Amino acid sequence: MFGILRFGLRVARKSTVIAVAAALLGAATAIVIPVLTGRAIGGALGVIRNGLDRPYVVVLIVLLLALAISNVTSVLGQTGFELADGPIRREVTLRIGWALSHDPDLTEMEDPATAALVQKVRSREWEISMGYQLLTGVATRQIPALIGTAVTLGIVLTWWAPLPIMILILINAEYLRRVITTQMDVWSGQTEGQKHAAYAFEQAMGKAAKEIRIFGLADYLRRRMMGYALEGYRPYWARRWRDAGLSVVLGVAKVIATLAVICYAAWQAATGRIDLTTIATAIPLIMAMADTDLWMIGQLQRAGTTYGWLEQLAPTKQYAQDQTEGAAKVAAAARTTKIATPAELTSADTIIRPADADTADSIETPASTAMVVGDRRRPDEPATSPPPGIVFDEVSFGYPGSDRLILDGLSLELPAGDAVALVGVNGAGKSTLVKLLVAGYLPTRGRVLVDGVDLASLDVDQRRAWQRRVSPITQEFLRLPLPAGDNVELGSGAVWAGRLDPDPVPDTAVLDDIAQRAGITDLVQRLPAGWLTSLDKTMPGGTDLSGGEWQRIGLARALRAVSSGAQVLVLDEPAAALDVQSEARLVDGYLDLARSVTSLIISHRFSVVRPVPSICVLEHGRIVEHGAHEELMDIADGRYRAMFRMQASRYAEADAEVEAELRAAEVEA
Ligand SMILES: Nc1ncnc2c1ncn2[C@@H]1O[C@H](COP(=O)(O)OP(=O)(O)OP(=O)(O)O)[C@@H](O)[C@H]1O
Repeated sequence: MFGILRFGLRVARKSTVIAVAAALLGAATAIVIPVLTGRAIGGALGVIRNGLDRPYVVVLIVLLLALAISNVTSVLGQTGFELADGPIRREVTLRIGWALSHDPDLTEMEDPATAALVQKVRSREWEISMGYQLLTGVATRQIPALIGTAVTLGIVLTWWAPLPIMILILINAEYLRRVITTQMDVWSGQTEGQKHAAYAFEQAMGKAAKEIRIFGLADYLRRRMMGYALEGYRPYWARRWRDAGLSVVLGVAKVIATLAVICYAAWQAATGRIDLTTIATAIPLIMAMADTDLWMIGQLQRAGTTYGWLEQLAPTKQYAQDQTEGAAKVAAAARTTKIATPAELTSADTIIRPADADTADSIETPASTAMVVGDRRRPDEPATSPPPGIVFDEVSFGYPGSDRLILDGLSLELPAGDAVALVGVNGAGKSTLVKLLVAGYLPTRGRVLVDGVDLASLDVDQRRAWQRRVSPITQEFLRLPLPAGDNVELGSGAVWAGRLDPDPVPDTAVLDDIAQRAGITDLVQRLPAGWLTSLDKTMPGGTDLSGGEWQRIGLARALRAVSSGAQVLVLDEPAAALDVQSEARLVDGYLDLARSVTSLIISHRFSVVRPVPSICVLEHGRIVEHGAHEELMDIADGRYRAMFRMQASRYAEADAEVEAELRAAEVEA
């Protein structure tokens, strides 16, 4: 709980101070008001008999002031919370985002424990903001007020008078804490049934929605969702019935305790043991206590737990340090490079265009002056250096939590500035090799060397810098629900139009050049608002693309990355969704592009890999063959030859069938 308070003080110090101060002042008025009310009532008889005197007027004025302050503190507390709520929510979201993206290593991301932690925090992140509100607004006011009221009642009436009500308040608080914990789990979709129901909903409404309707599965999924939802809520309803019964019992017990204390006070007054002022003070104190309900304890506890998870996922210290260092780096980069800040990146003349490539050498960046190992450049050295040579040296790798080696003593060289193609059957480990190349994983044994430097020797920042030098188009390429321009420009590490501040429409010169080279000029021209068209059908004026069109946008993004400095191009199954014409253009364009970068192309389509001068075959975790197409075809019992022939024979058979049909048609005619 105090973690949330510290968090609030860090993120929204002024608002938190205002909210807490207002709550404490409000708590003080909650004690002062019954005391002054007692005085006012007790002194009323004297005023009737002797007229108004100065002390009585002071009591009345202070009472009125206390009432006014009580109201003002409520408004102030609410204002403090409203002001803090935005920064708190934003910070929670940013911290989750940071936790998911700051580490260049993929190991933790794929760790089931981390995945479960992320899921837990995301499903309950709203509780942190709610917990902050309850802590600064409700608990900080009610708990001191309750303690103060109880102590005052003990002093005014008798020491044990507050005890029966206090005990019942505490029992009720503990009971509500348990109820809230279990009920909120159900509300926030934590039961198995609800997870299944949510999954069924996602299937019916999400990416596969069209397919589901075409296959007539919508009704099945609707019934499945209803069934699971009912099953998910059943324990909640059952609990509510049970809890409702217990709530009545505890409520009645509190009423009886309150009445008992009031009767005791009345009896004391009736027998002349206490005067009018005392009873008039005691009754409002008793009523104030009876009116107090510490229902918020359970929610505060839950919020504290959720905050603890967030802290585990994204520790404050590490996060704050990373933010400070990140900001310093951006500022340093802004001082020394033309291509530094996101704001500047949106301006076309500050982006290194292909035509600027010659002058790019003269651009000084902080990294280029620093990271040199001997006479070799380090992998994290920026764009201005020549493309690197990459060597997989006896690399073995198995995924965390599995004994199976996907790569087993693999050796492979991607010579600097050359293109290499990789083929292999499904599951051979081609995509895994890419993950090692970008240092998303480190080898279990062996080394991945970039210009002779082991990727395992890089620190986190250097690994990030290396990843920025690689432009990968993976099988699950990005389909960003952003303007088409951003989908391409993000290859340069910058956003184009999707900035938060209202920009004038950016210059399209760089993008048009990329579009022409990527062969997507027609595609962009067909979009209703050109580069500004949102590639998301749910947005106003938005549209969706076909699988192949998305893939071509992805390839343009890779091209953009290369034009802005990436020197390693990795295309993993780039032609899977392309038509024949686009595939041919890809192959030509790739070979052209591959002259300026180190590249690796992975494809099951032999028409794509065939023109690449160096082709490697991956099998059983190793490279079993390599050479040019003709060389590999000369190996009598070679794997490449066998796979190539199998694929080619399908086309040959199809060709023969078509020819036979044409002949038959001619004969008939
Ligand atoms: N994150 C992961 N955790 C555990 N095993 C994985 C993971 N990703 C992939 N694998 C396993 O590693 C093996 C190699 O997968 P990989 O994706 O590298 O194959 P691939 O050669 O790219 O296959 P394809 O041609 O089908 O794309 C597969 O058997 C797969 O099940």
